[in-house]
Amino acid sequence: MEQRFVMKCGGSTLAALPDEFFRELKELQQDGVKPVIVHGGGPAISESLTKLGIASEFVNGLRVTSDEVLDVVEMVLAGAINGEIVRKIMQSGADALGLSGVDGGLITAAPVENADEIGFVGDVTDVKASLIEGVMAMNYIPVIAPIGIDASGQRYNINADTAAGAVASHLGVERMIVVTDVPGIMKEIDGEKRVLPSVTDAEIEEMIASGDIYGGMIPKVRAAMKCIHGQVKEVVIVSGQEPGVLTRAVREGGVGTRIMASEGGAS
Ligand SMILES: Nc1ncnc2c1ncn2[C@@H]1O[C@H](COP(=O)(O)OP(=O)(O)O)[C@@H](O)[C@H]1O
Ligand SMILES: CC(=O)N[C@@H](CCC(=O)OP(=O)(O)O)C(=O)O
Repeated sequence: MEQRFVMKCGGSTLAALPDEFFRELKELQQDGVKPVIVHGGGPAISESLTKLGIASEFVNGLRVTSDEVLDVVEMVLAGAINGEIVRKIMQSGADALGLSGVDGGLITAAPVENADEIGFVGDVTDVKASLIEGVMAMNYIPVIAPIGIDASGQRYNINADTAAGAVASHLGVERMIVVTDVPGIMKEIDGEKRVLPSVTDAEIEEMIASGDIYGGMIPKVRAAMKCIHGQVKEVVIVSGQEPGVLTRAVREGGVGTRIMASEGGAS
């Protein structure tokens, strides 16, 4: 498989990512692997909103985003979180460059269908792959905050799983790794919660319908299904706390849950 991959780092796990995770990232980069990071930060946004006394709620996993909320989302994602990831990568000895989707018009967005209900939440309409490729060509790991912009200059809050899937599709990478706080997609089998080694899109639909997949896992599997219908061959969901997780996901497989298109191709 090709050396480039997109990695989505979820806010659920960012603060707990061990130093070893960043060491592995550096070692992989030294071996010629080219990661692109898209990050979330949902819990940190909620914490800042609470501190500022701004109410925040979610509709179908997406944050209702007023102008006031959007200011905080951008401040936390493009500011604090992006900077923290870049710093940790630099401390490990690799080079990283932080970007928001607004920078250079990297992520173009349009309002989601139910914008009257949830405000400035965006769907990705385009990604300037050439900008990301330029950063990679300079041997910097691009670290991207999921804020989008439209032609009028309006900013949008984009779910980080959605943004990562769109970046993977537009770059045309073969693999996306989704790093979160659980070791994969889990299902209760014979009274015991187990990690499923792989699932097809048909199985995912069944698990959403049955309630086995819920909450924050839904945007992940939806983004995965959308991109494996394009050039991306597999999406792997893993825990950032599992030792050696990156090397295993990139080199060996057999870690987390692998999502592939159903037999016979995707719709
Ligand atoms: N079938 C499932 N297997 C594992 N986790 C699931 C499943 N369905 C829902 N989840 C939930 O999804 C969460 C991960 O999503 P989220 O909290 O949004 O993480 P992130 O910040 O990494 O995007 C898990 O902690 C778990 O509570
Ligand atoms: C529209 C929307 O819901 N945006 C998310 C963006 C951050 C995110 O997705 O972070 P995680 O990956 O940590 O969940 C939010 O405001 O929380």
